[in-house]
Amino acid sequence: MSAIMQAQALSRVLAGTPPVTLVIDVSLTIDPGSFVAIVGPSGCGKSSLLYLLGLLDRPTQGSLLFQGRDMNPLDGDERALTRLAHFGFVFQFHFLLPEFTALENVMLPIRRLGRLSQAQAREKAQSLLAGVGLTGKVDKTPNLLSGGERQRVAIARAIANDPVLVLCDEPTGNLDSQNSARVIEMFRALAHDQGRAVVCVTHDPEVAAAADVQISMLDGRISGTDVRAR
Ligand SMILES: Nc1ncnc2c1ncn2[C@@H]1O[C@H](COP(=O)(O)OP(=O)(O)OP(=O)(O)O)[C@@H](O)[C@H]1O
Repeated sequence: MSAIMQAQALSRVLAGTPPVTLVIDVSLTIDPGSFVAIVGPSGCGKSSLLYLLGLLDRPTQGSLLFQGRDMNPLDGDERALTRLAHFGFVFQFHFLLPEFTALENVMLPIRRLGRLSQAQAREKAQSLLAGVGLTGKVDKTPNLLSGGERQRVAIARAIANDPVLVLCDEPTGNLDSQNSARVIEMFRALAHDQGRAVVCVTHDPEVAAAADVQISMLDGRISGTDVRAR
């Protein structure tokens, strides 16, 4: 089984006087089928690390291999295409486009990648929304959906292009316990049943407890890695 992502001595320092160190010397491996939680106190660098892993930011030192390929030499367009084709993102805020229906929101990344026709994209988006229990809500705009429903649309959108890696930042932060449990179950299924890797930055103990691997951070570094039996 080859790793999806390998970070080797990754650091991110913001230039300035004084410089601000966000991430220091982080090495980790993310395997297919694993559900990883990144935990630690506020300000320890969790989101900064997630942005590096998601190619939303560039390291100042170290390397990042995605499916064995060094990501450092890629230009902005190549990084954007890698994100679109291979990664899915779920944030605390859903970032759905308000003027579009749930179905249209899920169709957007599929159409942007350009591998499916409009009709195929529609069919796929319908099936993804059915998979997250929203069959009857596909034509609703986000303002007509509950918080939990919006986050489920965001998850359907995140997996629209069949990403091998799903990166989440506080995905349950705005949800009640019932909706959180549902979202956690979806992430487990994405990892364990579908073989994707799911990486969640979280303060939610339920998300951390559900993960197979818990990576703890402190002051920009990894302070511990806890691997649990499934
Ligand atoms: N652009 C920036 N300029 C200056 N400081 C920054 C910048 N981005 C992040 N930081 C600082 O870097 C540190 C790490 O931030 P980061 O958001 O990664 O932490 P976090 O562990 O995700 O925190 P939280 O759990 O509160 O979301 C924090 O002290 C933050 O204030």
